[in-house]
Amino acid sequence: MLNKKVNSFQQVGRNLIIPGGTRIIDATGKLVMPGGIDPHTHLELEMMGAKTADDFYKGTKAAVAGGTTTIIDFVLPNKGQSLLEAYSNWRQKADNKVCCDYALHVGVTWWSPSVKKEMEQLVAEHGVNSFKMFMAYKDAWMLEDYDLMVAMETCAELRALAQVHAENGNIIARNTEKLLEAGVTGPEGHQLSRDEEVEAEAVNRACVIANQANSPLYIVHMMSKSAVKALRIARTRQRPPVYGETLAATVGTDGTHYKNACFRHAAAHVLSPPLRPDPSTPEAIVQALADDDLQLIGSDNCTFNEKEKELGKGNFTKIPNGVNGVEDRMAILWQKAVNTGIMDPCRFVAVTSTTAARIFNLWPQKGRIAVNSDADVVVWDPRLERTISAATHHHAVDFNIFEGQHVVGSPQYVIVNGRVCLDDGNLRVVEGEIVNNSNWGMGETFSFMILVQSLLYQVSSKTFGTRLWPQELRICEY
Ligand SMILES: C[C@@H](CNC(N)=O)C(=O)O
Ligand SMILES: [Zn+2]
Ligand SMILES: [Zn+2]
Ligand SMILES: [Zn+2]
Repeated sequence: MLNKKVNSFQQVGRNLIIPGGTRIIDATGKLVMPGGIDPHTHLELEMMGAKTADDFYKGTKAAVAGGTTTIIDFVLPNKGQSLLEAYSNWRQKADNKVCCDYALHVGVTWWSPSVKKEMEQLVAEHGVNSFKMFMAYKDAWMLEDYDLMVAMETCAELRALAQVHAENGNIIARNTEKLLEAGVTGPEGHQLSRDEEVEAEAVNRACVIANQANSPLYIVHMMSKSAVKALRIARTRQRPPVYGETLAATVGTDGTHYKNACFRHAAAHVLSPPLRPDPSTPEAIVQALADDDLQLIGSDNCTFNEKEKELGKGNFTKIPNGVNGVEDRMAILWQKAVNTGIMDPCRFVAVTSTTAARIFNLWPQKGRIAVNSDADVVVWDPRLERTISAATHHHAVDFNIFEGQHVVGSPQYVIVNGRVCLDDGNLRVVEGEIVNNSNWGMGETFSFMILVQSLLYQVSSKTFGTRLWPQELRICEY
């Protein structure tokens, strides 16, 4: 399901007939990539008594600023709530605010025959093709193994993809009781209640249940070396594929921040599963992404301002879970993976765009630059330097977990559905506007060319040829 009006490529290549009014974008020495796809966001989410700071406008504005042109958000029904009702609530929140394309996963946070019926309707009538089950958040969203298996079987029947939040919610509950009894109430208690093996155990269990249910599986926000090890073993032994997603936070920072004396700082890093204190984790996760031991990277953008995070002062279980990432996801990965030589630009495009398109049935409309695909393009400047800061980011949230990090490599132009939304670093988005920017008028044919090295790489809404590009320009596909 996508909320979109489309401008697609019809001609891509050299020596094309150039219509009048064509604008040239000089991309010499840059990389032209398919627009980023972030498969994991939570905009305008209410959880743990708080509402996220980033709504569907500010969140998608930040996404576009960072090179992401499609997000996939999560409908999260309360236990007992109709999935269809929750779905329409999310549509109402998003449809008139987004400034890029979006799709929706739906959470299965409780089970009954009516849930199964509504899953069928969501697939058949709304194009939903992925459902997330939680193995943590006991009493809030967690399913026990029996219901988890039935939900996975239903996904398999519907040919939808089962996703899991893999942590052992019962161990977390018992550890939390003991930590609070022992007087551990600060943000460090969050990580202490659920260390790596509590995640890895659930990864393994989820893979076994999916295999028994004969269902493909997608494990969201994998945060540790132990979890990656469990996934790697499962991927060798079972037929329905298992995919592993990690986050910008996981490669861009770590769990040492939970010990920071400043509550705001420490609590800002609280998400589940937590960031790991093992300082070798970020690089190991980058390596896993490069080696296809992990398949793609999202942000899990779920941002809370200081006031909301302070709900957890004196009791870490009350700290709303979530961090930022939708704006900095691509630049952080480029810095940690490509600039270090661990990952090449083609794999970068796969893990930030193309793989998500293929897994979530957006391909070939998205995740590639080709005739009839959506005109979602990033002109990436590998030499563009900036320092990340809450003072300059486009989020609504008052903290950035990558604060002060210097990155080399960022988008210079971002084209969303054929519209130049980041224009040589100037963000030109309008709340609720996806295409047909007033600058061009409704339905007006317009074109711009991306001059790439010696090649005119013409991009327009209406006239593209077959694609051809010089060797040195590496537009990478899956
Ligand atoms: C609800 C959401 C909160 N974010 C987080 N990972 O802590 C999630 O679990 O994905
Ligand atoms: Zn989760
Ligand atoms: Zn501070
Ligand atoms: Zn999430």
